[in-house]
Amino acid sequence: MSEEPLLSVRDLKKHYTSSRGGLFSRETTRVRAVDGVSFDVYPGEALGLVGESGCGKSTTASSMLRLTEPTSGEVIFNGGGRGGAVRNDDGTHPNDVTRFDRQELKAFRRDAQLIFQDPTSSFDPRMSVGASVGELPLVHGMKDPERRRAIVEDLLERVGLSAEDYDRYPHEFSGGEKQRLALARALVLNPELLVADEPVSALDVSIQADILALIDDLRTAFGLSVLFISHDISVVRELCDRTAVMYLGEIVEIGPTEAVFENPQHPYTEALLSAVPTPDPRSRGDHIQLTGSVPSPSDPPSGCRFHTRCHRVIQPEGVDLDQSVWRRLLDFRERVVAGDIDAESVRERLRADVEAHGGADASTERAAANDGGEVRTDADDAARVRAAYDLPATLSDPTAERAVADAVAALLAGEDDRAAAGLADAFTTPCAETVPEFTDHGAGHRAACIRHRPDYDGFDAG
Ligand SMILES: Nc1ncnc2c1ncn2[C@@H]1O[C@H](COP(=O)(O)OP(=O)(O)OP(=O)(O)O)[C@@H](O)[C@H]1O
Repeated sequence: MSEEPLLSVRDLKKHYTSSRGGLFSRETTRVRAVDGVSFDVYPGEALGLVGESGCGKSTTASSMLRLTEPTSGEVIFNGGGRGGAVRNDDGTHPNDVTRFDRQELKAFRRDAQLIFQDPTSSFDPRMSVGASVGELPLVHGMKDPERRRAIVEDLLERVGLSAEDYDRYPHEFSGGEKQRLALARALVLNPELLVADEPVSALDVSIQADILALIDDLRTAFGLSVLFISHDISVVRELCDRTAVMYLGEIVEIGPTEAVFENPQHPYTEALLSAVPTPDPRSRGDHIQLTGSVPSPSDPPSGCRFHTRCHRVIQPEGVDLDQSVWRRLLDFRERVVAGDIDAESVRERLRADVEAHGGADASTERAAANDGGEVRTDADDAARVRAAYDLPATLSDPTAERAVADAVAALLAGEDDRAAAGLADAFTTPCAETVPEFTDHGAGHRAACIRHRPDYDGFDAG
């Protein structure tokens, strides 16, 4: 797109500092809620921002609107008659919201409006909804009450309510109607940008589609740009021209919605899409099961942040295992290194397994052996541990096999550190070492996955 964006967000970061051990603790952690996101919103377009809960979508919106102060980055807003501005000699930009003074911020807040998930909390229960919607024009200097009333009544009708609703109170409206009221209030100052943060998530499924259709109609009628935030990728598909996918504080893929949905270039996007139920009988419906838990934004994984859960995580030079086995090995490694799997937990699993299968524990079996009974060997124990942790009985790759066998033996011998060190050494992935850069996939479709680097095999999303 060659036209000037209405909004350009560049390398935006918001890190929260919180104390680890309570109010009086000196130990602090830095939560990298938003960690360097960049995107543009063009005039009249709807851009979707999608990702799991906690990935930083709301923080992106609130930092961008300066409802919370961003840690760093630029937010260039070319609306409000500010278009065509060029950078100052010192490199700063006159339209950078992060540098706006009070007056500029007031004007920006008129031009960029926010609606969010729960409209109830944003209406004063003691005020008629007409007065609530008309409050902003009053604050911005529209003194004539009749004119204000006429504008509000017109807006109420445009959002699917009626002029007579003006004198009613918030409790008289349903959730969907309150979201319509929130839209009326957001639009009363004729903004250029609407940020809609999960606007339908709290609503009954039966009315979600109506509200989405309304946002779409209003976008056209008011010539609005919309930044639409949702954890639900199928809702984004309904409404948005372009889609940005966010994971753990970063955007990992962005592009025209059709391209992102039809030809996802990042494994995380693929996984999100695979979770969407489809009525299409031709669809293979392969659900990608993401392993591992979502890492904390206070201690994000090195390299590609998604590598700890990625089903396409790269195998190092010389290793050629079945991809699902490779994923399981890395999961095992992660858990042993993190101390989640240690000698004690292994013994516990072993005991549970022996009991479940009607066997005796090792000491009784060994006693039985002295009486000429059947003996349970270390090899049996190792096999049980491998099965308990979803590891194959043997691996085709001899080096990998040796590393797993050694680690299991070390765990059985109570040597947790040796197990962890051996696995950490043996199983490495380039994805943990290299921060992926964005690669271009045509028509503004970009993704940050190191599989797209020319020195790695191509990525087949199919
Ligand atoms: N005030 C705060 N102090 C510390 N951490 C915060 C604060 N606000 C948000 N976070 C953390 O920042 C991360 C991003 O939160 P954010 O609400 O932006 O995510 P989200 O994608 O919008 O998720 P959700 O849809 O659940 O709101 C989370 O780990 C959250 O716990």
